[in-house]
Amino acid sequence: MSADQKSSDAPVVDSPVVDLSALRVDIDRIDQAMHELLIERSEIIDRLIAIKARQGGGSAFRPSREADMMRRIAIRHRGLLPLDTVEGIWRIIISTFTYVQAPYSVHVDTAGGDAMMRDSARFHFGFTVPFITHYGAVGVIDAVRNSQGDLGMVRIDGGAMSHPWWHRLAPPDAPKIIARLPFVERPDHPAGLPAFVLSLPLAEAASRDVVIYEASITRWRDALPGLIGALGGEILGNAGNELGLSLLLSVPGALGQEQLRQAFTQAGLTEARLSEIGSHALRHEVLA
Ligand SMILES: O=C(O)C(=O)C[C@]1(C(=O)O)C=C[C@@H](O)C=C1
Repeated sequence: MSADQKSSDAPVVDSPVVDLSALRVDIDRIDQAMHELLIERSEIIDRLIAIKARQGGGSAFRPSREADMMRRIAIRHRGLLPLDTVEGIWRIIISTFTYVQAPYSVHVDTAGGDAMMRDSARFHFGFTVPFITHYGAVGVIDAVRNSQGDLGMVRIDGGAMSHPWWHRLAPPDAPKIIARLPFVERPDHPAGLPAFVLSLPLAEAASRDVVIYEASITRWRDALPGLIGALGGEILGNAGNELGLSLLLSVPGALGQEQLRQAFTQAGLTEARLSEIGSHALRHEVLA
């Protein structure tokens, strides 16, 4: 092979004859194609609106589908662009296309601090979707309950403001937990504060990979975290109520309520009152 042949076989990016303006032509071509694809996506959403209207309309939010899409994006991503950016772009695409189907607002509990909740709401729902703050989870739940399809966001760790807000989700027609944020978890997530998304009960139910319960018990038992943990579950919250204590529990969806009840019986709590208050997709974790 001659020296000439070698240089003509080299990748184009290494060739000294390719200048910046040629690369910019490529960037413009790609930007235009991406924009055209977004326009094409909006035409498909138009058709989707018509089909959903025939099925009865209501909230356009499909949390199980969204969690699945976000998981697939994280798995297939490669290259120079940080996953944070790709995830943020798609969150804005999906949540804004949800908004154009049926406008909604996001009600956010900022009692534990505004900055991290605002970052998470903007990251996951963008700037087109109205952002409404409330001082406490109760205000968020009531706003969602009185809305026509708004979403709520409450932090999972209520911190010092802890109050058994989750009890308000127990009545069958009350709002329910439909997703856990962030969809793609990782230690250095730019908007990674663990939060639940709430909505009125949806026509197309949320994924039931993980089911969330309120458990009302008369008193704390030290064996509980171990017994719930052995079932693959977790106690996420714990606050006083009129019976004694109200726990916020996350357990695998495959677990029957009877198995969960047995864990309480084993801990010496035979009268635990369990109410299902929502569910969400399997958590997806990306290692840093
Ligand atoms: O798949 C749907 O049902 C849609 O409405 C589309 C779409 C999207 O933009 O991809 C928007 C909202 C849903 O929450 C899920 C996905």
